[in-house]
Amino acid sequence: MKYLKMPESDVYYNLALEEYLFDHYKDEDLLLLWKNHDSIVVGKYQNVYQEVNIKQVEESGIPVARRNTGGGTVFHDKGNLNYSFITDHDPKTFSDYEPFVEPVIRALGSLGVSAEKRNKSDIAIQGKKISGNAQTIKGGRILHHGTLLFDADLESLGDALRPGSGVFSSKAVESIRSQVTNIKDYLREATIDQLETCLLKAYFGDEKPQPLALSDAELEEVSLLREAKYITWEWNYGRSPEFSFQKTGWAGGSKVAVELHVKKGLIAACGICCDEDLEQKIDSQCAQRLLVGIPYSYTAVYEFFSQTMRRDLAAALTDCFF
Ligand SMILES: Nc1ncnc2c1ncn2[C@@H]1O[C@H](COP(=O)(O)OC(=O)CCCC[C@@H]2CCSS2)[C@@H](O)[C@H]1O
Repeated sequence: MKYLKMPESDVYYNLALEEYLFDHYKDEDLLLLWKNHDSIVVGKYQNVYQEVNIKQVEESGIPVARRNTGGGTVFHDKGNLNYSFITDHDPKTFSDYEPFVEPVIRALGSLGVSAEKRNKSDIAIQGKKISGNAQTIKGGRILHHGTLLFDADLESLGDALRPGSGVFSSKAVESIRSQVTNIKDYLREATIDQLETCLLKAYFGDEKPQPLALSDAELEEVSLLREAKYITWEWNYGRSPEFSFQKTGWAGGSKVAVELHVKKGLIAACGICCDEDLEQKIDSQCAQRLLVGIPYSYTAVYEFFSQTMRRDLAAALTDCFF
């Protein structure tokens, strides 16, 4: 049994490292502990557009990353500790979260915090969620990972998980939104480092945890995986299951109704309906045609409209698309 405190804070790198270890370390049980800079992590089968506030994440530059496990969307920052268990998978315990969640609850208990497992995959304190968990199984091995909200900035990151007001229709997995809280609020005094130490103790018991060291060649492979998969728009946005979107909004004093069909993150069909005044300024027939094929991104749609109209009108119209 070995452990690794992942040294980087880049969400794309850390997801690549986790996948690399899951795929290549077949004979060892591993515990990884890791934190990311502000970021949003969506589940493998989710529609990112349905889960995050696209305008906000594009404007603020918060990275959005798709992971390799199912489940919903969570936010990460330096106050959120992630753990990953990589071990053999016992087919009798398919989708059993208990053996992985139990040491985490014990670690919290050793700090004096009483937490409990809730539903299939959450850990909560007094009914408020502090941890979300997800799993994937491959070749007789299991990767189980989870979050721990220690002292995360719940408010500002929570905003990024509130999409605009349009109506989506898709087969994507939807997040189960919960009230969240920080573990720190239930402690008189403790740091996130102490929480890490308690987790190692709960998992390894009296056995001395052995640190895992990766070679330069392995680290190079991780960087390549980050570039080839985790950082790409095709993986993070383009993997969203196809969906339809409808929204009614206002631009230049006119009511606008937008209908979109999006496939692989690209606009595949577009309908814009507005009254005569606005129609003269935007030529909706032409816009509908030209928008097909462009990435469904706030920046791309805004740039499209701002080529032919005033910036404030372009911004208002773009708002009707998200
Ligand atoms: N960091 C964090 N921890 C716990 N709960 C969170 C967090 N961020 C948001 N939320 C709440 O969970 C729901 C989504 O819950 P839902 O149950 O839909 O999804 C999950 O929990 C997925 C957990 C994935 C864990 C991985 C481990 C390493 S990489 S990410 C969201 O709407 C918020 O209400």
